[in-house]
Amino acid sequence: AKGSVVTTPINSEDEAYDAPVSIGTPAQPFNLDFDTGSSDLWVFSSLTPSNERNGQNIYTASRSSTAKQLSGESWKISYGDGSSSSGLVYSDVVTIGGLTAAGQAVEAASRVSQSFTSESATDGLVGLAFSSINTVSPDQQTTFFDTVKPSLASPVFTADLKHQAPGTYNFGFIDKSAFTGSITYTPVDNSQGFWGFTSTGFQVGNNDFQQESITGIADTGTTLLLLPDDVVNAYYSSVNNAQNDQSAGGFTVPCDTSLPDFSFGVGNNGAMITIPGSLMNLGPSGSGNSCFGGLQSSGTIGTNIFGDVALKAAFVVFDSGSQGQPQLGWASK
Ligand SMILES: CC(C)C[C@H](NC(=O)C[C@H](O)[C@H](CC1CCCCC1)NC(=O)CC[C@H](O)[C@H](Cc1ccccc1)NC(=O)OC(C)(C)C)C(=O)O
Repeated sequence: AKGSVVTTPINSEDEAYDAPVSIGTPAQPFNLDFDTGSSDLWVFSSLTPSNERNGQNIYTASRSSTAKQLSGESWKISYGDGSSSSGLVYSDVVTIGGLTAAGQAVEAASRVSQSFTSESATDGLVGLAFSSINTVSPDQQTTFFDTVKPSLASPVFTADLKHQAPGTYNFGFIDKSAFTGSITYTPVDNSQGFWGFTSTGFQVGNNDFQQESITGIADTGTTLLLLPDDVVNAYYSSVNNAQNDQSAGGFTVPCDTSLPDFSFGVGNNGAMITIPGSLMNLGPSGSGNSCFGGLQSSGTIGTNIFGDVALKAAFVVFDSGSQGQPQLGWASK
C-alpha cells in the first residue's frame, strides 16, 4: 500500500505544517500537525472543555461506529515548547492520504494547554517518531506509521516541506520526481525514540566547510534549526547588525538584509543540504524592525534539532528499516 497527503504551512512564518486526516466511521475530518519529534496521535475531542477550544474540529467517539474505548488507558504529554495535553484512548479507523490504519490508537484530549487552544488551525498531532516514546499508559500504543508499516510497499515515509507552499508526506514509497540528484543515507540512532543522526559539519555561505560532528534529530514538529553556539555564532558573525536579542528570544537580523546560505553535511560522501539565505529569516521578531533568525542556539536543550527551517530545504526519507536498521535519506530539491 501507499499514501500521499498534502501538507501546508499554518502561517506566514512556516511555524508548523498541517495535513488532513480522517478518523472514524463516518469519517470525521481533522487538520493535524505531523510531528517526527513525538509519537502520540492525539486530537481535540468532545472531552475537551469548551473554554479550552477555539474552533478546532473535535473527535466524538460516540459518533463513530468503529470507535472502541481502550478501557483503563490514558495519555499525558508535554513538549519542548512547554505545551501539553492529556486524555483518554480509543481505537478507531484513521485514514491519511488514501492509506487506512484500522484499530489505530486515537488519543482524545480531555485537556489541552493554552498554546494549543490559541492555535485554531491545528486540531492535534500525528506523532511520527518511534513508538517507544508513545505516552499511552499502562499499554504503550503504536504510531500511525508503525500501525500501517506491514502493509506498506516499503517501510518508509518521506517529508517534502516547502516555504509558503503546499508540500507532501508520502508513505510507503519514494517519489523520484520530488528531488534532484541522489539521496544520501545516514544511520539513525533511535535509542531516545527520535530520528537521531550526526551531521558531518556546516558551511556559512561560500566559506570553507567546517568539519564538526553535530548530533541531532530530524523534527518536523520544531520550527527552527537549533544548533550548537559555535555554529550559530559563526553564522551571525557574518551578518551585519545581527544581534542576540534576549527580548526577541534569540538572534535577530535587520529585515532588509540578504542573509548567507547555510549548509550542513550529511553522510560520509561529502553531501550537503543548503538552506538558501532567504529561508533563514523567519519574519518580524516583534521588537523593532528586526527579523527573527531561523537558526538559533540549541543551548540547554541537550540535543540539536533539525527542524522545519532545515527540512524545507530537503527531501527527507524516514526509513525504518528497508536495509535492516533505521536510516535517514537526504536529497536536495
Ligand atoms: C513528548 C516527548 C515524547 C517528545 C517531545 N517532543 C518535542 O517536544 C518535540 C516536538 O517536535 C514538538 C512538537 C510541537 C509541540 C507544540 C505544538 C506543535 C508541535 N516540538 C516542540 O515542542 C518545539 C515547538 C515548536 O518549535 C513550536 C511549534 C509551534 C508552532 C506554532 C505555534 C505554536 C507552537 N514553534 C515555535 O515555538 O516557533 C517559534 C520559536 C518561531 C515561535 C519531547 O522531546 O519532550
